[in-house]
Amino acid sequence: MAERSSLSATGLSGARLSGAGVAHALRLEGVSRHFGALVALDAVDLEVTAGERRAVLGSNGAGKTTLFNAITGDFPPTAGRIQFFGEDVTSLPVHERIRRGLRRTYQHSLLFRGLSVLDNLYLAVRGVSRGRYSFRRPRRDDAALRSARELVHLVHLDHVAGTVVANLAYGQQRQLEIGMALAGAPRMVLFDEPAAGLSARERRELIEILRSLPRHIGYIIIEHDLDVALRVVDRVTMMHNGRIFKEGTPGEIENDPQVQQIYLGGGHG
Ligand SMILES: Nc1ncnc2c1ncn2[C@@H]1O[C@H](COP(=O)(O)OP(=O)(O)OP(=O)(O)O)[C@@H](O)[C@H]1O
Repeated sequence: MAERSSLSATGLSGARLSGAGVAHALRLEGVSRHFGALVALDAVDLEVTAGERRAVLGSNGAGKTTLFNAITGDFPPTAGRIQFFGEDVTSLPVHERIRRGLRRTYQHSLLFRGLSVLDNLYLAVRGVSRGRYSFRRPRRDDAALRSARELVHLVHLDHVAGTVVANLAYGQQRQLEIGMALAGAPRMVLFDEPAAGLSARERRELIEILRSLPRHIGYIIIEHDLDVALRVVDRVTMMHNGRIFKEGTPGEIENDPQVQQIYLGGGHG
């Protein structure tokens, strides 16, 4: 798996990180999001370094997805500031954040069900490159097609590259969603509950895929399954009632009584 880091055609080589000269990939200062009277995010401060792998955990309604929406711009914050690699992106639209190397997956699928695995990834690569959404037939040496093939490999779908999405197992569809988010040299990816609905075997595969991603791509993962989350990250951020109340290594978090009470008592079994 080591050689997955030499993904030059995919643009996953890490070159975009060098020279950035910023300590933090992501910095949130006092970020809040209100929905009417409801405070879904309450003055959140968060710093994630380049290449870091972070889990955001918390019970239902803690504000995790709202945090993702604020970072990506799907639902901009009502207060506070967000910097991405040193640049203030607080009021940038979603596509401008994508252009700067931020990606996400959603809890619901955004795949083209009538197309093959390779075609989905090809369109994802084309979608984030200059000639957006051209439906001309690719030549065999097309760089985007090469990138798509690398992504197929990265998410362990080589054996079903030609299979139409509708005929994939559920877990394979989730793997493909990860591949879609990795198209076009991301610097940070937000994974929203990638293990939801997976079997035990599919979860093991997911852990392997996440652990073997190129190290320079940082990610933040929301995941209710602690067995997955704590195995694929460097640090963990705990949320409750729209606030961050604890941060630590997976080991520290796993053994923390307050975490056990709030998180495991939150009904996620
Ligand atoms: N679009 C919205 N309109 C109104 N309220 C919302 C909206 N999105 C989220 N909320 C509310 O904000 C709070 C935080 O929700 P959020 O989805 O961020 O929590 P979460 O930690 O992701 O929960 P879960 O684990 O269930 O996905 C909840 O009370 C939720 O009902």
